[in-house]
Amino acid sequence: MKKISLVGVPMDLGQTRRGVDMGPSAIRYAGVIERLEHLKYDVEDNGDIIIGRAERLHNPNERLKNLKLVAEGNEKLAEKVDNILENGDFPLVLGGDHSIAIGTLAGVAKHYKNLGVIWYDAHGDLNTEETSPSGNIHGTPLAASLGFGNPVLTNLHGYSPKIKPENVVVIGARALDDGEKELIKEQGIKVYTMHEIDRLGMARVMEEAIDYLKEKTDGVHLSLDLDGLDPIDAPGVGTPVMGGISYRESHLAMEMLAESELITSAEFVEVNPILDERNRTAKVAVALMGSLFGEKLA
Ligand SMILES: NC(=[NH2+])NCCC[C@H](N)C(=O)O
Ligand SMILES: [Mn+2]
Ligand SMILES: [Mn+2]
Repeated sequence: MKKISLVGVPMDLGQTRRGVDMGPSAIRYAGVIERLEHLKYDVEDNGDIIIGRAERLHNPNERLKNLKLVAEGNEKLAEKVDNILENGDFPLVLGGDHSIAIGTLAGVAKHYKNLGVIWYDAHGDLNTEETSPSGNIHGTPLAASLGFGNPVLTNLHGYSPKIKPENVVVIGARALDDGEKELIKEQGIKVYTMHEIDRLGMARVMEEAIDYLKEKTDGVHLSLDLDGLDPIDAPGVGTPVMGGISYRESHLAMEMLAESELITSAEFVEVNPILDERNRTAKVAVALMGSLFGEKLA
């Protein structure tokens, strides 16, 4: 069995609500290592990537907030993830805000010809410097990885694009900006919004997503934003959106991914313990990791 190699990324500069930098600690405190070891995995904790501190958060003349520090942190993350795969281990990244997916994917995608991505999220994170309504980089990582946006982000780790639009599946979307909807149409990105999840059910959605990616990819990265879940089940997130995926549906999704044996790297992001209720969202993240790595109910 592969070794799982954990990396924490205490990044909160990709958005404006403080506290998400404590996500990795909250997830560790919720017992991630014990949970995975119980499943007989060898787990290595690499500690946290060092993220620079802004003297003054965000210069008002910059369209993308904290661009330099976000890019620097992501470059370090990309190198780390790259090394983990070089060693033949499974990278499991703990966020931190979703801007860190730029670094994770930069480190992962080098190792595959056709990396697939499952983007489990209330949002598309498909904004660019031009379309972003907020200037928050955590709303841009999927676009950046596809090669759209500021070159400092798209060229991270020395190459672009990291992934192809036909290898991406977005699951759980319910708050897409106009510019994101345009990019989805233009690039033909497969999106299961809450409408499709309600209509088809999670089992069918996951069957379709797995079949879609199985044919054409040689590895699949799971980028799971806890705000993909309903805020009732995962309240500790900075940009909650009502009407999300339930706790049970999320377990089913993870169990089906485990069965498919498709996932080759993963990240769990946007856990903000300051906004949480008794670390519940971190506990949900750890429970979902249990299912993703093969935990069975009986
Ligand atoms: N990873 C996230 N939680 N992203 C939220 C993005 C929200 C909004 N679409 C923006 O670009 O500002
Ligand atoms: Mn989100
Ligand atoms: Mn996100």
